[in-house]
Amino acid sequence: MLTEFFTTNSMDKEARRLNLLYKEFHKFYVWEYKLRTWTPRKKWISIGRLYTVNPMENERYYLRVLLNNVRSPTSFDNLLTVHGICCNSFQEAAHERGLLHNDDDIEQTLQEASVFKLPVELRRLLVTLLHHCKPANPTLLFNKFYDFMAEDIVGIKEHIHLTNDDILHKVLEGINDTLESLGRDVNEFNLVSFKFISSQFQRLAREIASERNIPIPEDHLRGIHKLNSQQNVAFDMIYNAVMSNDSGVFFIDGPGGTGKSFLYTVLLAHIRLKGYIGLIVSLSGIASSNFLGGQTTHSRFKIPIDGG
Ligand SMILES: Nc1ncnc2c1ncn2[C@@H]1O[C@H](COP(=O)(O)OP(=O)(O)OP(=O)(O)O)[C@@H](O)[C@H]1O
Repeated sequence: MLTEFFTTNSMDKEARRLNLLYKEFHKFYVWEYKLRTWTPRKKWISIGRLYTVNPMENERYYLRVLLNNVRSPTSFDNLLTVHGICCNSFQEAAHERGLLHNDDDIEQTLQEASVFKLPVELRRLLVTLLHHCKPANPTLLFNKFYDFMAEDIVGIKEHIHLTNDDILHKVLEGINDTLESLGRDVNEFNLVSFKFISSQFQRLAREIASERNIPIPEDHLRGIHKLNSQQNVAFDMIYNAVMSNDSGVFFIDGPGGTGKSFLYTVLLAHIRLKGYIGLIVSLSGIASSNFLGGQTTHSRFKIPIDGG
């Protein structure tokens, strides 16, 4: 539908004259499902709307911003082109068109922090701001405060032979580490013009270390003595399958408040005690936050959020 909207804008004189936004197009044109094309509307009134997109979806979000503001676009490249220059991303194009708020508050926060915060703290602060405040131009912020964020890496004696590229990589690595703990990735923010690749081995080692560092509370371990007979049956079955390296799928069901979460907590503690990694995922953030190390399925497995 969208690409046909572009085509109609470039081929159809009337569409060009009307000079419409995508959301207004429905008023004047009808989508012909069979022909997969737009034809001029002859009757009825229709109101169009664009799917809501969460800012966390990045490029999809900025594409929506552009479609809501740019009239009669003829292609994706046309949307990306501002003052004759083709931008690298929809975010950059939206920014160049002045459609995003500016980052004055965020910049001021970083400015103040750069005076008294350690570089590592500044890197973490940038992550917090990237994750929660969705700055309009992260690249600009990164470049502006890069020297402060890199100070500790530049200053360490054993790093004396590091090239500028090595230092940049280390700064990005530090930012990416923190972002990963929030289920994000440094490449989402286009801080640099290339794709940052963290070494697979380091990433794996970090993920394993962070799982192994999840505390195992005493009372979770002691819970094994409290399990009722049905919980005990489930515990033995699952625990033995894990210990004997057998694969298996287990489904635990029961009315609310009958001890399913209690069982998971005890199981998880005993499996982690043996040095195994137990990943807890759920579809909702609230459910996953009931367990130590719990994450949403989307965040853990980097599943894209499909709003379509
Ligand atoms: N064997 C047990 N010994 C002591 N307390 C238990 C036991 N099993 C469950 N509980 C307690 O009962 C309450 C309800 O248990 P839990 O939250 O595990 O139920 P649930 O089946 O997961 O509920 P829901 O489906 O509503 O999430 C909790 O306070 C839990 O600590």
